[in-house]
Amino acid sequence: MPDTADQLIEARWIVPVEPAGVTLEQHSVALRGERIVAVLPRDEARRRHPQARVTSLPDHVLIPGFVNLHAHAAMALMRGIADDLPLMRWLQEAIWPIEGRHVSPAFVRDGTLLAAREMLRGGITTCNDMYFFPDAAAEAFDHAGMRAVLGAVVIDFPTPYASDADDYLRKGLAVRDRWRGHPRIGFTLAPHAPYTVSDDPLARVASLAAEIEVPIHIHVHETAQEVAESLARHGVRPLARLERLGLPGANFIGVHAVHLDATDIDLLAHHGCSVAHCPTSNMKLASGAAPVTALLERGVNVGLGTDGAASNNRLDMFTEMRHAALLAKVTTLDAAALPAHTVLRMATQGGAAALGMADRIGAIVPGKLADLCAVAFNTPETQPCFDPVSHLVNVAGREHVTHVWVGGELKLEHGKSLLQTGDAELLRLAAVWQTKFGS
Ligand SMILES: CSC[C@H]1O[C@@H](n2cnc3c(O)ncnc32)[C@H](O)[C@@H]1O
Ligand SMILES: [Zn+2]
Repeated sequence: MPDTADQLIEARWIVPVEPAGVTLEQHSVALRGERIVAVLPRDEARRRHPQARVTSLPDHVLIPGFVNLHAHAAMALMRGIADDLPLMRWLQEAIWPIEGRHVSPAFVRDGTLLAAREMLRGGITTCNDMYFFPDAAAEAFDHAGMRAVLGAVVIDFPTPYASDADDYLRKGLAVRDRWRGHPRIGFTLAPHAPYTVSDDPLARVASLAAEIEVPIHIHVHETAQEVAESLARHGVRPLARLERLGLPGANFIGVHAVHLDATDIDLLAHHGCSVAHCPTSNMKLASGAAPVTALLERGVNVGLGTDGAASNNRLDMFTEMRHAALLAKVTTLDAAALPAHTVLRMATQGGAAALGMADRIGAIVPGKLADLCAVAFNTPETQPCFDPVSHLVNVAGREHVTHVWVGGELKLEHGKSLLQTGDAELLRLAAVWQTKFGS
């Protein structure tokens, strides 16, 4: 039988995200291998699939795994190293000097493993990453059994990873070739930002991305200073300059997109771009608040990202959802702005669509991969529960996540990590790097 299930996950509530706004009660998700084969009433599922292994989640809501649409995973090792600075001082006075001294394949592998553990604990099953030594990051994500999209980074200045734009691109493409065909690892081209990458490499990124059919992942319009400096240096706003160079398109993921005027929003909508909204990072670095409601009204696809742990300082999509909802309400003075279903859609399907992966992940739909997250509402602080989707955004935290599956494989069970690398080893690695930063 083509739809025979080998696994049933039955839950008090299932929020499939697609179709939008639906909450199913006492249903099951039937899996065969890595894929979802059906979503059906619990009793019918047991009748139809008597041989399937059953996971029973009687007080839980089952949702698609979160898609973290923007991260620098390895920066988990720099959590809290430079608080209370605005973006450019944070980068120039603190972060870039530390990266210049310390980033290496070992740093990226260890940091990404620590981040993957944290992300899986909070129900994040896919991470869109941008960092040096993406080969080492891919190894760590693969080891953790997570889905990840690695950026082939480009930046004008030399770092321990590469010497110039040509070198960054050559190395990035070699990493892509090495991981091509891997079931859980994908690639983007990731020029750091308009203010750190000059016209020639940006134009090469545009043509290369079209040629090899990968997304473009770039920080853009993060601060007012970035926009003002672009006007002074190039005579146009950053997005207009990128448009001149051919970057915006349906494969374009603009990260932050805080300082947008009507022409910028038109441009993003016109080209079918996506935005990675990172509300916590934007608040912490005092960058501002992205006009998410206006973007959504114009049909721009928006996903949510944590950014790195040095500007957040958590890799936690529950916090991002809550901050996104509250920030939208306070900036528009409209209590109806960004309701919970919209925020959950951004954190799952929005990210999947931005990455060109909406056919595989981001919703609990037959045919898609079984990347799933179960959240328990059986504690006093989660009771009573009138609406589980409201609870996910306004009440729950990652501590309420009990089970996480990536491609049908359990990665977290009853809140316990199933990672091959144990927590004691991760704590040891974090301590080793912390000591190195001090010297
Ligand atoms: C080229 S690897 C990524 C590069 O980006 C830096 N970074 C981290 N967070 C941000 C941010 O919010 N805006 C701009 N740049 C950021 C990170 O430290 C790496 O150097
Ligand atoms: Zn970033």
